Amino acid sequence: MIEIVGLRKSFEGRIVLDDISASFEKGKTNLIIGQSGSGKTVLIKSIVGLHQIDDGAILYDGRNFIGMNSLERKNIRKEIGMLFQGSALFDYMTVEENVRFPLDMFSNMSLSEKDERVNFCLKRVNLENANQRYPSEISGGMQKRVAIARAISLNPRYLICDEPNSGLDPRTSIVIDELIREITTEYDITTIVNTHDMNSVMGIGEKIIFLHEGVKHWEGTKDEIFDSDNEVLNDFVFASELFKKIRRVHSLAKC
Ligand SMILES: Nc1ncnc2c1ncn2[C@@H]1O[C@H](COP(=O)(O)OP(=O)(O)OP(=O)(O)O)[C@@H](O)[C@H]1O
Repeated sequence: MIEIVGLRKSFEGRIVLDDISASFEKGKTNLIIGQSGSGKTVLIKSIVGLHQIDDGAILYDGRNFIGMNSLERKNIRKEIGMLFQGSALFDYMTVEENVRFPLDMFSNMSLSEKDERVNFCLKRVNLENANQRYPSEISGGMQKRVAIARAISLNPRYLICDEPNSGLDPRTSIVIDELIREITTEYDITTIVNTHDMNSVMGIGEKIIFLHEGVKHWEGTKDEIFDSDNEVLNDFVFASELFKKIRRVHSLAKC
């Protein structure tokens, strides 16, 4: 579990995250949603220590990241798998080398153990037979799968994903969402996904935190979203005609 308590972050005096408290549960896909500029990326960057926060606590299974020295922080970071926007693969490395990279950096595994782990992770994301290809030679969806394989290579306790579906078509987005959800359950990981994709919300939103202008406005599950009377949340979630229709069908089904 990752908990944040009273987290504040400002840039040059402008507050972008204001007193955020939330818990992200183990074995669940926890979503941070909100419109562009609401503070989602700043929040996940703060959680992993890429931003220094002004105030608050960040607890990784009870261990306060903020009070840690650099060695302790480094050890926590080894437990975090990161999936960045746009995959962030190394273009000059093959698929296999990309997945092996964290093992080379942070593990004491032998060469054969690394090979075994790389192949295991690539198999887990249904990407066999692509080991020797370069990122430019595979599709965007395959690149995301390589990035997921790399993110799980060190057997993380935590998986943090920034807009995992950016640049993907709706069908491929669902495949990636499902993969993230399956891996989360299978390995009992605490997963945080930052998204403004409503399909992801409805598909994998086991726990959802809604940010608006740097403030947490709502939290709940994908099912609870339909019954929420939070106007700011409803304006965001049910902005499109399609989702307005889905809500109408949902409320008719309840009658
Ligand atoms: N390094 C920075 N310096 C100054 N302001 C920043 C910095 N990073 C983010 N901000 C500001 O913080 C606010 C929140 O930005 P953030 O990137 O977290 O939004 P977001 O919800 O992730 O948006 P999007 O969905 O478009 O990625 C924005 O007003 C942004 O301009």
